[in-house]
Amino acid sequence: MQHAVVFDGLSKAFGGRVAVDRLSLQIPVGSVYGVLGPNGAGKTTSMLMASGLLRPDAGRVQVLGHDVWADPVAAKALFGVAPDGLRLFDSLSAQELLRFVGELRSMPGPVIAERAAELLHVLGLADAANVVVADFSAGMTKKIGLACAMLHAPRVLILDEPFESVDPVSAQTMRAVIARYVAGGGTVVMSSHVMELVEAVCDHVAVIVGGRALAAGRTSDVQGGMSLHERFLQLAGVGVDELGSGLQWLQS
Ligand SMILES: Nc1ncnc2c1ncn2[C@@H]1O[C@H](COP(=O)(O)OP(=O)(O)OP(=O)(O)O)[C@@H](O)[C@H]1O
Repeated sequence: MQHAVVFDGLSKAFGGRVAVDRLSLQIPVGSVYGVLGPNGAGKTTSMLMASGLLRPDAGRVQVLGHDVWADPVAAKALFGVAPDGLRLFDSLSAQELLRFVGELRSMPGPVIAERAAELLHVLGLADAANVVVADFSAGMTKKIGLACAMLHAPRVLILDEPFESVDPVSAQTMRAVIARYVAGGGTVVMSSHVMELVEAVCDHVAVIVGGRALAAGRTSDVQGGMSLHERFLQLAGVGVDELGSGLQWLQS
């Protein structure tokens, strides 16, 4: 099986504290691969390393056979990335931002204009085309981030928390856009906390805890007959039991 993205022993520590610990994942071509994990598990750190935005301490990432750090120009032409929390050039309007991103990718002006109009339309941002991105809501910002990542029709999309702050109608639209993208041969790697969406959208998942993959593979195999939510709680080892007899002072 050909892999679209391979994480090979990726590691990263911040000030001696390990965030990602020898993480290896193999993401099949044409899959929608969900990366799950509790807060602080190392999802964002992994996505940043995979997309060439944060240098790993050890390990490699390959996108369609190109090493993201050793061969960045070839690798970066093949994927689009929508990082979580990194600022866009938000003093531009949505339309200007897409033009800027397209020009960075050396795309011809008419192609940028046509794709930008179509993406803004399908993502429900057409009315905001001339609004400065700094004035966007959190959900609108997620959507313009997705549009920027898709504009050059990459073969792989790396999306960090694409559904965070996105309303259910917009989430449905984004799901349809992602499904269309995958039907056309694309591959998606995304982190998410929204278990129902991951279960509905992702054919493969990895559950990361403490920077290590505790389970990875086809979603149904990882689930092992449980809901993804139950399986996630089991692997992440978190539960209301941890409250014990604490927080007594909250009782009125
Ligand atoms: N720039 C940084 N400097 C220091 N520590 C960092 C930095 N970035 C991440 N960390 C630490 O690395 C660990 C993993 O963080 P990361 O953001 O990758 O987790 P996450 O799984 O994306 O969490 P969340 O679901 O809360 O977004 C955490 O302990 C975090 O505090």
